[in-house]
Amino acid sequence: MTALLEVEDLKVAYGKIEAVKGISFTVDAGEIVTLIGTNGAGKTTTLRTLSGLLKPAAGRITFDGKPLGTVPAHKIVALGLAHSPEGRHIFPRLTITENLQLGAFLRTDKAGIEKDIQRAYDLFPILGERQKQPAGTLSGGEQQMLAMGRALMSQPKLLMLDEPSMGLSPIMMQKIMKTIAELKSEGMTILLVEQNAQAALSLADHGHVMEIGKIVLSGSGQDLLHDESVRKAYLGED
Ligand SMILES: Nc1ncnc2c1ncn2[C@@H]1O[C@H](COP(=O)(O)OP(=O)(O)OP(=O)(O)O)[C@@H](O)[C@H]1O
Repeated sequence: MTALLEVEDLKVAYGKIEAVKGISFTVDAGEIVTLIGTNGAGKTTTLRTLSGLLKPAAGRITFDGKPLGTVPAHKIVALGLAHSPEGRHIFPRLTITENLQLGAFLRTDKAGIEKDIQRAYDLFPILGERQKQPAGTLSGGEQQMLAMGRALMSQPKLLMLDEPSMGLSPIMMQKIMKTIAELKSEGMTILLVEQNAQAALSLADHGHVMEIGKIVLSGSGQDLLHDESVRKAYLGED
């Protein structure tokens, strides 16, 4: 089986600073793959490159059989790759419904869009309860739910989530992680970037540990969760 996403020897630089120094990994349809690692490891840069916001300096990205390297961001969404960015970037003055509609900007099937908005409300009932309110009134965790719901509105084949648990209370974090597991059980493919290694590895089929622009360790989520070096460096164990 060919992978849904294949990243080969990807390098990305900001001017002279090489933030991603030649990484390779794949994501198969239906699996959760996670990138973990400390601040500045290059995880966000990787996702931003996959979604077309940054151009690779070298390497190959193949998504659903097509090369992505120079495809612009809006066309990448159309190909089926959606990105829920770090820091959420919702539109605070627009209502929750309007934020969700924006996620469907490439679609013209009104009935389908309406159905998917209802599905976002089923997935995150709080969004349905407050659908007419400005999104800026939502709590941090609820805004994260909206960002995920909005990314799903493009009907992606691959959903990329950047730090969905950042700044959330433990209860809110559990809710978000539960929803990620639910999406996977419905067949969604997910590339998850997380600082919370415990939560991410518990959910993931495969994980990659990034340090200063490189992948230094790869394995199944469970193997990495029990790896001594990962436990010391990322799970706070002595
Ligand atoms: N716009 C930018 N201009 C210059 N350097 C940048 C820029 N964005 C990120 N970097 C640098 O690139 C490196 C990788 O950053 P990146 O944000 O991808 O890491 P990360 O693993 O996602 O960490 P974090 O969790 O803190 O976002 C860091 O050294 C960072 O300072």
